[in-house]
Amino acid sequence: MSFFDRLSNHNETKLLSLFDQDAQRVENFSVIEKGVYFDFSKNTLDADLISIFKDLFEQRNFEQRRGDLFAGKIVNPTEGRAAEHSAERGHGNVDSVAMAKALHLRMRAMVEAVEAGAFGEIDHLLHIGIGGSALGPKLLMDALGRENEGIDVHIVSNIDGAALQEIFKKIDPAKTLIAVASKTFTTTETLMNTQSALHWMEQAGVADPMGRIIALTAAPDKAVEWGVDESRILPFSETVGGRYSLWCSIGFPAAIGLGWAGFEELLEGASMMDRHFQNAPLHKNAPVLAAMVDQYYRQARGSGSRAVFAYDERLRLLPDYLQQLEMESNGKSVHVDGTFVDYPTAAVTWGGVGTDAQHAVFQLLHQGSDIIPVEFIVSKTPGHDLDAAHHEALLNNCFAQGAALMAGEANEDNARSYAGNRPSTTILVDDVDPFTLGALIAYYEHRCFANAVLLDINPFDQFGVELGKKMAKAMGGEGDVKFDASTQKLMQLAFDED
Ligand SMILES: O=P(O)(O)OC[C@H]1O[C@](O)(CO)[C@@H](O)[C@@H]1O
Repeated sequence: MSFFDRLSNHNETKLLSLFDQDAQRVENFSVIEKGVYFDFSKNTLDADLISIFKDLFEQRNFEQRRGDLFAGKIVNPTEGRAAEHSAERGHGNVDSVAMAKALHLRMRAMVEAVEAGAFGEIDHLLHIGIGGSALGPKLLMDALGRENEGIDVHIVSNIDGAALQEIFKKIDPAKTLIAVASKTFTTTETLMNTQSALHWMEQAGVADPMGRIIALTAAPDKAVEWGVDESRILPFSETVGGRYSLWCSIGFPAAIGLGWAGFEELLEGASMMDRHFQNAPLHKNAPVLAAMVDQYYRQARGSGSRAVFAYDERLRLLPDYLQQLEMESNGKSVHVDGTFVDYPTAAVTWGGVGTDAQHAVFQLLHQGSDIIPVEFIVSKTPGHDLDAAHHEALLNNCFAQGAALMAGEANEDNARSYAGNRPSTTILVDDVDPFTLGALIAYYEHRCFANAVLLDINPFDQFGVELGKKMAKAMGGEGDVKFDASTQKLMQLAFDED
């Protein structure tokens, strides 16, 4: 019987009844690894579904594919590349791990040089990058860099000049270092913002603004062409994908902001998760179980989105980060062999921060017509030293939401009744520290990979972003594209003087 036949023959039991049927359900459907506890028990997983998904993993050659990923083999066939983010954490092909270590040493030397005053007195690091070259550093700094008393880090991505101008108002050009983060060193937004930042420094009378640039890139030759001195380039391997790149030199602002020791702890946390993903049996493997939940709700229940709520201000940028990771990785419509897929692929990832989101979007989660699997992330330790009542209330709210989504509540008045049986996963971490955040991010990366294996798609390319770039260039005069009437009218209204 095919996977889909088995899935449609599967009798879904109500979530609460699953707990009645199995006194060990919580233990059976949870995973704990060094300060990170994953509770999958409030999802419709049972022994039968686990066995259906295990068979699909086997049919998709999961073990071979996971082995290829860690061995640095080509797992991104459309671009003929390996995907070696794990090598940055010490797991992978021996040569790639050695190369990653050597490049980390180079990065560390640069961090120490900045700290030792090699660039004069530096108070600010202006990091310019977009997508994977910004979202990871932003998340890390927002989560972990709040107490940072050294160099302050500002990250700018948008080509809308308002973003850069806002930062210019806050920082002193004479005490600023610019990190230009771009894997390809061709991205329009990043290069235009860098030009404007150089211009801003020149106008302020800073001597040799170009000498204040550090390039973080997998295309060092392009950075040199652009005028960056080779000694100020921190390269990384082309086999590290943009959205998987915070572990290499793209993480430079975090290494500056948190110090080298903090950056290494981040890598250690991810390394712990790499080991877990490689070694834990499938029914106790957190990224694998999460992918089973994702695909159960996507394929069997038609859930078009999944929602992530960080019940912790420090993780408020996690949904933004995950949107790129998950949607750019698995928002595809072709199989690994190039033929079209005839089932839904990645759901939309969205989310926010609790408790705010409860007062804004949770209505739909509780009573809307769609089943949206929810993920809660919460920390045992607060990120502040105000009265403990704040943290107690935060945790109570988080746990209450998961319980309410599942239990529901009947009422004679339909408008006031909650159907319940709505799934959620809760991740409880000991604290939001570099080790734990490293482990969490690596968990999401491997979950993406496990989903891609189940879907039989390539998670490591992103051709879907290219057409829009080409058309924007054509509008700017580089290229010949005939635009539709609606677009022409918009251009005319926006650009014509009268
Ligand atoms: O690091 P780069 O090469 O500037 O690319 C930035 C981002 O742009 C994308 O290529 C999408 O346009 C992402 O995959 C990438 O993270």
